[in-house]
Amino acid sequence: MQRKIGVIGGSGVYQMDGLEDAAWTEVDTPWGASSDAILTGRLNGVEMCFLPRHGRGHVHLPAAVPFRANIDALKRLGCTDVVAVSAVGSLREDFRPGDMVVLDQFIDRTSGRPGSFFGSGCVAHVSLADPVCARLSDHCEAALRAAGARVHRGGTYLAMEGPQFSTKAESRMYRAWGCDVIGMTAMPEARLAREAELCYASVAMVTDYDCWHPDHGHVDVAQILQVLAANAGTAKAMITALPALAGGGLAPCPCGCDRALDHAVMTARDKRDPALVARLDAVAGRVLG
Ligand SMILES: CSC[C@H]1O[C@H](OP(=O)(O)O)[C@H](O)[C@@H]1O
Ligand SMILES: Nc1ncnc2[nH]cnc12
Repeated sequence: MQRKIGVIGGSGVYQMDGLEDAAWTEVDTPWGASSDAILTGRLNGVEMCFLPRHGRGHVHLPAAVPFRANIDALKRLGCTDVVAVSAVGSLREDFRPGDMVVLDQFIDRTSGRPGSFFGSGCVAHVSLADPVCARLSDHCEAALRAAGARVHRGGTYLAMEGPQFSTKAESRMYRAWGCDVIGMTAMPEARLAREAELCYASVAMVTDYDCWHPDHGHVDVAQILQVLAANAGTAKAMITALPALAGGGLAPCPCGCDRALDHAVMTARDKRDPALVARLDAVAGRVLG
């Protein structure tokens, strides 16, 4: 058995080129429809799945992205690894527009988004202390460096609710909290990927300085699109390099991502809600089955 790599494309990344036997596939999930159909195929001999987070044509607001359906669908298609690509604002001087950040921490300021696959009738608590897979992040870093990108390894992402951008007071507060970048979508995506026992890495492209920087104008969509267009090749080159780096055999994940549920489920077998357990077939069937 080989690894299968999922890619979630963020703002500006709605397509994946170069797949052999490429086909857009609709996946039924117990959590509703995913953001769009999923593009499946092979790249350099490795099975890949690509899902545009906001849908082709950018139709979903950040808060309305069907995060559970997206993660379930990728797991259901057999992905072992998921690389998420996002556009972010920078909260520090030395993270410049066009730079790439291989994230390692998140602070969640979103509200009201369904944030777990589990619930009454099947309660589970996974660790999020290290919310990304270090091995997959290594591969992303190597792929970005090979593509000639300016790369920062490690960074804390502030997930805001949006869709409006931040006020200056919020932006300054997030800087004081030690956050490095800001966006609207990495949460609850990262939480759900952990519950689904996926190796998950999060790669952010800096598009702006949000609104805190005295020497730069306030962020707007035109500026973000311009930076995304100018640097589109970087994300594409990273994705193209991933199969050779991350597409090996199915050895256990050294970080334990693939065993996240080993000691997580609290609800006694005889108290579990059969309907919820059935919905969890793809995500948690390994431990509930
Ligand atoms: C394009 S402006 C803000 C929008 O871009 C980011 O999306 P993604 O994380 O999917 O790349 C940000 O989170 C907002 O959703
Ligand atoms: N400044 C910003 N705030 C929130 N999301 C973003 N995505 C890109 N830039 C952003």
